[in-house]
Amino acid sequence: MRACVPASRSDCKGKTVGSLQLKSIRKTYGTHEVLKGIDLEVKDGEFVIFVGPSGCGKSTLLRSIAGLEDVTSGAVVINGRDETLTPPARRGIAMVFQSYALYPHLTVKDNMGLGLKQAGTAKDEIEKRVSKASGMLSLEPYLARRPAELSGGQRQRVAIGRAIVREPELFLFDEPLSNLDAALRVQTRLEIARLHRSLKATMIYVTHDQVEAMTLADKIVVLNAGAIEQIGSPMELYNRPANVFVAGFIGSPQMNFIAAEKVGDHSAKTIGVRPEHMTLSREQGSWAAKVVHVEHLGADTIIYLESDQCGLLTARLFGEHQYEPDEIVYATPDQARVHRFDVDDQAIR
Ligand SMILES: Nc1ncnc2c1ncn2[C@@H]1O[C@H](COP(=O)(O)OP(=O)(O)OP(=O)(O)O)[C@@H](O)[C@H]1O
Repeated sequence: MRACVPASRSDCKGKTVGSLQLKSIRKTYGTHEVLKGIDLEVKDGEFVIFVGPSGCGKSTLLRSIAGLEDVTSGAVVINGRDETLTPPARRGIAMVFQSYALYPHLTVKDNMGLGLKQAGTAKDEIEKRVSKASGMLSLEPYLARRPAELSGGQRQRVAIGRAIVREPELFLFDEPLSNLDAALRVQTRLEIARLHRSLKATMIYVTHDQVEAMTLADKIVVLNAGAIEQIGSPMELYNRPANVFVAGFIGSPQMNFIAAEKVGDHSAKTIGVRPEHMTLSREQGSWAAKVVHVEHLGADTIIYLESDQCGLLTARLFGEHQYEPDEIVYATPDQARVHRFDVDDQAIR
């Protein structure tokens, strides 16, 4: 019996495999160190999302995985192969950009098949893969159209289809939904989730959108100033943030931070309470505060408060609540869900 040697893009059962290891990735532009030694392990089939404030290095990291940026030092290992010096086209990755990057003079069908054609794939194989991907993305009615004749959402589906037909080891997405309007973002987000389930492919995705990160990711990587603050599942990051940065970054509205000594807690520097873990009462409670502003969102009410003891506070109450600006209320945190942080801003467990 012949030993099974995995081909570049498939394991022995013919399934595309896609693990990734980043080893001490550093990237500098001149004297500016944009990535400060990133170590990351992505398993086959995982959906990993990079989040972080603008300029923290998310796109640079994604582009370094793709080979569109040369790293200053460190290694990019795909399926056990060191691909640090491999040109982008030979890394076994496909990238979907915010700007779609479609060829305007080609039809949808030709846009989707172009990469395969350039790689010398047989015509009937291209037909087969384009037909399968267009079926998955409901693009069959548009195959003869050019990009200018499509909506933004349809163009992004073509860009995703172009990635699918290549059967890459890794799918990389750079803010793919940010040019779409709110309703289309939700619809396309659901499609990407469904695709991930059916393809069981490894996907790495950059976004600014917390809802995208929380709903799509198996694993979120929180970046800050070129370094990883925490890696975890969405609920781990929400329930057990490692530090003040992650606690403040994940969750909307943002977690309330209160100087611990102001509320009589001398074993922590800061305490954190998520707005949804606070109750309000007109009669009694932990912290007196004045209502500053009320936002009625339909399902929720967001109430902004000013407290002499705690500073600015935000409460998020389920349903509709009639509080008026300038009235005095009492805010009470759910003690079981209070987060505590030490002098180095690290979570106290
Ligand atoms: N070609 C370049 N030359 C010099 N500096 C660059 C270059 N590309 C990116 N940078 C800098 O590297 C840093 C990280 O940029 P990057 O685009 O990776 O951030 P980001 O987290 O993706 O930001 P955003 O969320 O705003 O897209 C920024 O300070 C940026 O100005």
